[in-house]
Parts: sequence; structure tokens; C-alpha cells
Amino acid sequence: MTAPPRNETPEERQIREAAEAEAKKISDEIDERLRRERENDRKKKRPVKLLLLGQSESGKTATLKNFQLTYARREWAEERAAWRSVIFLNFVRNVNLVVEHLNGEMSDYPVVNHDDSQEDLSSRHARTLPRLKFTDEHRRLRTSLQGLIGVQLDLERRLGSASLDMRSTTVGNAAPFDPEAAGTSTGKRAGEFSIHSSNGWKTALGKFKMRTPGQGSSRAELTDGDSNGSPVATSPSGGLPGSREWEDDIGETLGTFRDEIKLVWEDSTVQEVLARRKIRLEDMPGFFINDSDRIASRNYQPTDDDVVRARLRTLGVQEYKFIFDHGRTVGQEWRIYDVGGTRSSRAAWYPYFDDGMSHAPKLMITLTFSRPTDQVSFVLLLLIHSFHFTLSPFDEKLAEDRKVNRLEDSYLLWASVCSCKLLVKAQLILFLNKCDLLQAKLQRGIRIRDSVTSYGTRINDLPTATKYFQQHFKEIARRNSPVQRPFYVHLTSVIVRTYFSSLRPSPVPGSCLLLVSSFSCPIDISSVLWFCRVCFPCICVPQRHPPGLGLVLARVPGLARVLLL
Ligand SMILES: Nc1nc2c(ncn2[C@@H]2O[C@H](COP(=O)(O)OP(=O)(O)OP(=O)(O)O)[C@@H](O)[C@H]2O)c(=O)[nH]1
Ligand SMILES: [Mg+2]
Repeated sequence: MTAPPRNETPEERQIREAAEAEAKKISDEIDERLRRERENDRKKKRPVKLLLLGQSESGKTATLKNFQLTYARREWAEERAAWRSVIFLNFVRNVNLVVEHLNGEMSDYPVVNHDDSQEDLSSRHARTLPRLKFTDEHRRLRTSLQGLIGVQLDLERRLGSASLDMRSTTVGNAAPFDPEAAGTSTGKRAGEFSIHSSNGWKTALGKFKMRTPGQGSSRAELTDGDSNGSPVATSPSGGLPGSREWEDDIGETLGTFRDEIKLVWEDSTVQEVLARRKIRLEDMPGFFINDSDRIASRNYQPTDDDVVRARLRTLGVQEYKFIFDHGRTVGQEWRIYDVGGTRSSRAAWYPYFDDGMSHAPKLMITLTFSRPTDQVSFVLLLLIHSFHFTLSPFDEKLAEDRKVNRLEDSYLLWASVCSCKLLVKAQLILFLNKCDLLQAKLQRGIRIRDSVTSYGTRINDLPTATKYFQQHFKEIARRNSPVQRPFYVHLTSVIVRTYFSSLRPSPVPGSCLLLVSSFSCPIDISSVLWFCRVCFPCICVPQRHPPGLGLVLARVPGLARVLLL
């Protein structure tokens, strides 16, 4: 609107105001039409499909939990209480493992050798050390804590097969996309799992979702707790939400053992036993023993953080739907597929892609990424696939096959995915996860070259190690991809949300530093930032950007240039 001219007569003023009103009306109509068009576009939009693949224990479900936690708060709040029994089970297993090793050392039993791994060689060496001195108190604790074996069995029985240890599962092939290895496209070699299986942790948890009286539904009325505080919930009976009588009883039983658990865990001789046997419980999935005060109680309810750390393996392929509720893409549907990563369950992946993913919409997101160094631009995502591997267990064996080194298995799996013809149009994003554990391992003085001879004399620190592994994965992708694709890799630590906030490794070619620019939509930058924030809570450091930056940039499509890392 312009300022009125000087000496404007009343008639001129009337004409000017009428013209301005008319212009505003037209402008409003255009805005309204654009809004309606955007709305229609949105409705027509096809879902974005994100597939989480990777080894067992690589953190796929933990990533999914981050999505849920950030984006599907209501569903998250409903499920949170159902993780209580899983956390009880994780906790009891921690304690029983300690007691098992204490008992083994007291009785001078050797460590059970499932293979000839470095750990077990070290433990053989441990038996050459002088015997530890155990007191009557150790004997009393050992006997008393035997009572927890029954609790573990009870929880495992109630939670079903997803809760069982993997030692006994059928061993399969690393390569899920080799039809020969995967059986036929009907997935005959899927072994214990079926395609689109619903018998995984979702089902296990479903058993424990609360029932609201009179509804017969598996959903409960839960209000959202804050992100990391205690869950807040309503319960018509006035009791704690989601507390089934037997779960309360288990909490109470654990409470009666609480002091003894703490005594045994904090005992220096017991710690020496674990150290000699190379057992690092703290690094194992589902470690909760340090939280005995909170968890071993009738009143225990899981926090968000507990749920992200809880461990229950995924069986089969499970689908989750999320609808965007912010940014310009409100209403955009994302479908995230979480799969079981043990070797035997990988056979189920191939027929699943064959039937489903190859028919999925091809052009999901068009983004132009460019590297700050060379300004090479290319279209990034046709179909998003995220691939998880863990870096920390370079010296460990697969839980399902103790003869196979985890890193070797990672290489085979990655090669198989890169070479898969069904995924030729999919953009692969590699997450090298559990960097926190890798760093801890290196700080403890574990040398990579002892397990990975090709590492040679490189420096045994995190930046050098991650650079080395990234280059290796990049080379595998180059050698095995039927068509050359850009290689995207991210170092992550999906359960430690602030891990990388202080860590800024120097840019590794083709990997960490990404500039997002030039958006030609269906998905805008706020969606991308959201995706990155959720997927890479530890590397896409939101604190570095003013809050709401994504939304601001979303209003300026084409101009957005954001440093993600
Ligand atoms: N310290 C650490 N623990 C992690 C990280 N990511 C996942 N975990 C933990 O590792 C365990 C295994 O993670 P999951 O997400 O269940 O693994 P998964 O890939 O879904 O495994 P499957 O379902 O068997 O295929 C869980 O207890 C997680 O909390 C990480 O970056 N750092
Ligand atoms: Mg899982």
C-alpha cells in the first residue's frame, strides 16, 4: 500500500481506496487459491517410505523410537508403559549374568567358549591369574540372587519369542538380496519368521498395553509426560497406569532384591570377576543395573530415556505410519519399516522388497545436495533407505553366530544391499552407529589393528577410525553398486542425543558435511531438518541453529542453505 498523495481530494481518495480494496481482494483470492492447491497437492502426495535395515542390535528400533518420541507423541505415550516388562526383563538379565559369572568364578568353571574370539582367548588367559578370594557374603549373595532366575523365565514366557536370547536361532546368510541365499521369492528360508510378520516386539508390547475399563481396547488414556520426565497418566482405578497386577508383583519382587543387587554390583571382587572375564555389562544392550533404585520397585514406570535404551529384538518386518504435523508438509505420511536384523531373519527381506518396495512410488523427495568443497550437485532421494551398522563391535562376534565377526558381517551385508537390483533406484544412507561405544572402547586402549589387520599403524582414535571405516564402506559401495550413486554416511549414536554436540570431526570427503539447498518440493526444508534431527539426534545439532529455523527457511524455498553438520 502506498502513502496517499499530498493535496488528495476526497473524490481522489475514494477512488484510490476502492482500487486498493480491489487489489487486496484479488491478492487474497490468489492466496486462497494457492492455499487450496497446496492442500490438494498434499492430499495427493504419496507416502515417503523409509526402510531401516541393518544387523541385529545395530539400533534400527532405537532410531524408530526416536521418530516416535519426536513425532508420534500420543502413540509413544501409550506404548511407553508397555515397555515396563521389557525393562524389568533387561534388568533381571543384567543381574543374572553377573551372578552367573560370579558363580562360574567361585566354582572355577571356565568361561563358556562359543568361538575363538578375542574375548574368550583373554578369559582363558584370565584363568591363569591367581584365584580371587570370596567371602561368606559372596556365597550368601550368590544363593539369594538365584531367586531371580525364575523371574527372568516368567518374563520371557510372557513376552514371547522376541524376548529370548539369540544363541539358539537358526543361522543364516549375511546377504539378504541374493535370491539363492534367501531361498525363493516366497521366502521359504525365512526360518523362524514370516513376511509381514506381526510377532515381533509390537505384539509382545501389545500384550502389555493397558485396557481402559469397559472398552475392551488395548489403548489406555495416557497423557503425555514431558520428554524425559516421569510419565504422567490417568488411571480410573487410581493405581499406576498400565500396571497389571503381575507386573506390580514383579516390581515388588525386584524391590526385595534391590539391596543385594546393589551389593553384588558394587562389590570390587565381583567387578574384578567381570573384568577378568571381559564382560562389559555397561556396553551391552538393555543395561539398567545402575538404575536399581528406580527400577526395582512396585511403582516403577519407564521414562522416555529408559524406553529408548530398552532392548527387545524385532522379528519379521514391521510397518509404522507417521503423519507430519508441522511445516509446509502437514499431512505428509511417512511409512517406516523396521526389520529384524539377525542373519536368519534377513531372508525375509528379499521377498518383502520384491513384493512391496519395488512397486513403491519412485520419486518421493527431490533435493539437491552439494558438497561445500567442490559444489557438485546431484539429486538425492528417490526412495529413502537408511542402513544401520554399528562401528563399535569391530572385535565382536554376531550373537546369532559366534563364529562370525560383526564387522565382516557388516561388510557382506552392505555389499549385498549395494548390489541389489531391486534397490537400484533407492538412495542408500549409511548410519555408522554406536560411535559412543566405539569411542569408549578406544579410550580403554583396545586396538583396532588387533582385530582388523588392515588398519595397520593408523592412529587408534575416533576420527581416524571412523574415517577408515567410512572409506571402506564407500569402496564396497563403489565396487558393488550396479549404478554409481552418491555415498552418504553419518556417524551416529542414536541413543545419546547430545553425544556429538561437542564433537566436530573434520569433514571427511563425501560424507559428513552436507549443504542442503535448492528445494523443488514435495518435502521442504523443515521436513528435512525434522528428518535429520530425528534420525541423527547426535550429529544434526539443533542447538547450532536458532529454534524454528527450519520453518523460516521453509517459507523461502530455493534460498535455503543450511549447514547440517
Ligand atoms: N550405547 C549405544 N547403544 C545403542 C545405540 N543404538 C542402539 N543402542 C542400544 O542397542 C540395543 C539394540 O538396539 P535395537 O534398536 O534394538 O537394535 P535393532 O537393530 O533393532 O536389532 P534387531 O531388532 O535385533 O534387528 C538397544 O538396547 C539400544 O538401546 C547407540 O548408538 N549407542
Ligand atoms: Mg529391532
